[in-house]
Formats: sequence, C-alpha cells, structure tokens
Amino acid sequence: MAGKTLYDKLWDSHVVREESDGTCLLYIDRHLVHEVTSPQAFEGMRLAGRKLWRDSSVVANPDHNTPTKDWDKGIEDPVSRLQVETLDSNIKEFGALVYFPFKNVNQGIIHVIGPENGTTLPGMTVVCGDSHTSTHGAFGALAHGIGTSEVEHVLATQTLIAKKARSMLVKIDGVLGAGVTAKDVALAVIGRIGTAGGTGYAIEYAGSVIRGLSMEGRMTVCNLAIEAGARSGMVAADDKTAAYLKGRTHAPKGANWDAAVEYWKTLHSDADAVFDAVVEINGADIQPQVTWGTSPEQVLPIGATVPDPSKETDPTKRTSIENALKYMGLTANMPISDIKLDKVFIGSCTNSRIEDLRAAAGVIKGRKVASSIALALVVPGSGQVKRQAEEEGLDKIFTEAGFEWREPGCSMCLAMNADRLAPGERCASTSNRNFEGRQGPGGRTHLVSPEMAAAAAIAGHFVDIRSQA
Ligand SMILES: CC(C)[C@H](C(=O)O)[C@@H](O)C(=O)O
Ligand code: SF4
Repeated sequence: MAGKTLYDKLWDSHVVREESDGTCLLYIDRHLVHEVTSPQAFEGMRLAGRKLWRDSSVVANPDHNTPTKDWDKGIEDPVSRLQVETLDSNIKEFGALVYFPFKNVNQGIIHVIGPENGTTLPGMTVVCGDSHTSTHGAFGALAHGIGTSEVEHVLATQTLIAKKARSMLVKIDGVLGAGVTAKDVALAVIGRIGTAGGTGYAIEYAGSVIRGLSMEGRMTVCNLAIEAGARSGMVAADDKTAAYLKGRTHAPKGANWDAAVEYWKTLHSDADAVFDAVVEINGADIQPQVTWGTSPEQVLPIGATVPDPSKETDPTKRTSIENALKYMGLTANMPISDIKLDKVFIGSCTNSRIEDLRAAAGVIKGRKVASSIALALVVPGSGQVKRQAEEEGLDKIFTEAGFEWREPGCSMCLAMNADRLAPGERCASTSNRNFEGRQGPGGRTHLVSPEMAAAAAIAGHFVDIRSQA
C-alpha cells in the first residue's frame, strides 16, 4: 500500500464517522470567527437554545468592517458598527478562547492573529467562515473556509460534514531569483494552473523553494490556494514551523511542547505517497508577477506586455481579455511597466506580516512616494505586527517616504470599510483578489508583492524590483 499524503494524515486523524458514500463527520480543532459570517450562526444557536460545544476552540476578532484610522472616533458607518457590536455581544454571550474586540492592542486580521498567538498549530483542523482560511495550512494543518450555516454547525457540534477532496502536489524546486517572493510563487502557480486548476483538490506545496520560505512566506502561498480554486493549501511541518511557534501565547509548553514537536515531525507526505495530480515548477523560472486583468490568473511577469486579444484564437478567452482590458483601462501590447498607479496598498492577510513590512521598507528607505500617487497605505496585519514594526522603526521609513501608517484590519483589500478606491482609480495591491469592484466600485486592482508595490509607489508606475538594488 502506498504511503499517506499529509492531507490523508490530517483527514484520517479527524474523522469521527464515515458514511458508505464517503461523506465524513470531521472533528474541528480551531474555529476562527469574524464579524461578517458569524451573526446568523450565533442567532441560529440562540434560537435553538444551544451553547457552544467547546468555546475554547474559538478565536474571534472583527477585521473586515473596522476602520484603520481615527479609532477614537469609533466606527462611522452604521452597518459596519452594527456588525462589530454584534460580534461583541455574541462573544460575550457564548464565550471564546481568544477575543480581541475593536481597538484592542492585539486586534488584527483573523488570519494573521491565529498563527501569531499560537492558536493555529500543526495537525489541527482549522475552519472559519472565510475563504482565506487556507492560509493556516502553512503550519501543516488542514484549514479551509466554510459557509455561515457550517459556522453554526461547528459552533454547535465541533464537527463539519465534509467529503474528501482529491490531492494535488505543487512542487517548486530550485531556487528563487533575487527580488522574487512567496507572492510571486503563489501568483505564478495560479498563472500556470488557472483559478479553476485546483478545484476539487487539496493542494500540498512542496519542494526546495517552499522549504526555503519563512513561515510568513508559506502563509502567503497557502493564502492564495483558494484563488487557484483549492479550498485548502498546506505545507509539511518542519523545524521552521516549530521555531515560529515556540513561546507563542497558546502554543504548548514544557513536556506538552516536546510531545507536540515529536508529533509534528510526522506531519509530512510519506516518500511513497501518491497524489491525484502533480504540478512541477522550476523556482528559477519565476519572475516578479503583476496581474493585469480582473482575475488572479490574468497575471504576467513584470517584463511582459499586456495581452493582445486579436492574437487569441479561442473566442471565449478573447472576450475575457477584451472585457478585462476595458474594465482595467489598459491598451493591448503596452508594457506592464508603463502602467501608472493612483494608489498603493500594502496590507491584507496575504502580505501584512512583519516580514512583508520589512521587505517593503527595505525598498522604500530614503526614497519618496511619487507625487502622482494620491494615496499610499501601509496597514499592518495585527497590533503585534504594528508594534514590532514600530520597534524596528519601519513606520518612520514609511511615513517619511509619504506612506500613511494605519491601524490593523482588512482595509483596502475589500470595500467593506472606509478604505477604498474611487471609480476608475488604479491600485498596486498586495492583497489576493482583483475582480471588478473588489477594492471599490469601478476600482482597478493589480496584485503584486510588497516589494513590487513599494517600488511602484516610488516610481508612480510598475518597475522591475530587480532593477532597484
Ligand atoms: C467576507 C469574507 C466572507 C470573504 C471571504 O470569504 O474570503 C473575505 O474575507 C474576502 O476576502 O473576500
Ligand atoms: S484581508 Fe482581505 S482576503 Fe484577507 S480576510 Fe480580509 S478581506 Fe479577506
């Protein structure tokens, strides 16, 4: 019998019951909760007179609707305020292991605070009513988004009804060139397999490039698994995983730590494991990426030119290129480096961790944001990231260059708070989605790495980070 994949191991260790058609009841270890997808779930619990099955599994925090400046003024928008206050009252009533209310010094994006507080651990099943829960798979965990009715099911029973996905190995070997980041790896994978390429699969990212990434980088890669169509992305646990977690508030301590680390060593695919699909990419071929269209798969290396629909023979693809160019206000065949920006956003659960801010600051240090840029924003992923960055003086580097240094939250990643694009505005963004209106109605989003966003802010247009040494 062939060995097991990491996904098999995580799945098998959480099956409570399996039906003859393969439908399983899976035990859920960690339940992340934010204000957008939890209100109806808590309301359902209340109406049924239920209590949480295990309130110590819940880590909660508002992030999508919270403002990123003038916190003393509270939340201006009444709908956003109601969402956030509802989460407050629900957690008060039902309980949680960790709750960082609005303005708490540790508040942040749920996918940033989970790992940094040691509440995401290898071997766990992690769910949240949020598609970017795939981020947590970076720890050798089975992590994916769930719908609001499933949120209620997990709150009530600590289980989820699920069917196993097929397994896909995305193996990236070799070494990355200078200036090429985890974000470029993630976008290059999507460029290769498409946004539907991972549909029905659980992706394991492996190979020397993935091993070489920091935990922050692995989180960036897994964060974008959902944009490749896979609900979950994962990376085997290793020494870096343990080193990242050691000493974190909710990580195991003492003898429990030692036992946990021993167990975590088993959380990798066996050498003879068989995957349903395998994609191999040479890390040396990956270049800094920029999305030019309205889907993450509409992505090209910085040195490329914008696609020409007249050269596309497939009529469906031709129409989608034409539509994207029209929405994005771009001309066929123009160099990507000629695309001029109005705004720059460094943040989101993809790229708002300390390593991302260090990398962006490294590009910006001693330089100024171009006068043509209307707004350049840096939004740390959490209060902890913000404090660390300030200790290192990164905030000064950003503000001296002309960036605004904000409070943590989802911010301009999506238009659910005050940070958004005006119609027609063009933004270099370190986030993960670029569909029409994502950052505000009529807004135009180009997804890039923090380094590429920083360099674009200085130049006013996209530039090859490799020419900026
Ligand atoms: C609001 C939430 C449900 C949504 C998600 O599921 O991912 C959001 O976080 C996003 O990034 O689009
Ligand atoms: S930062 Fe963006 S992608 Fe991440 S959870 Fe918030 S809205 Fe979703």
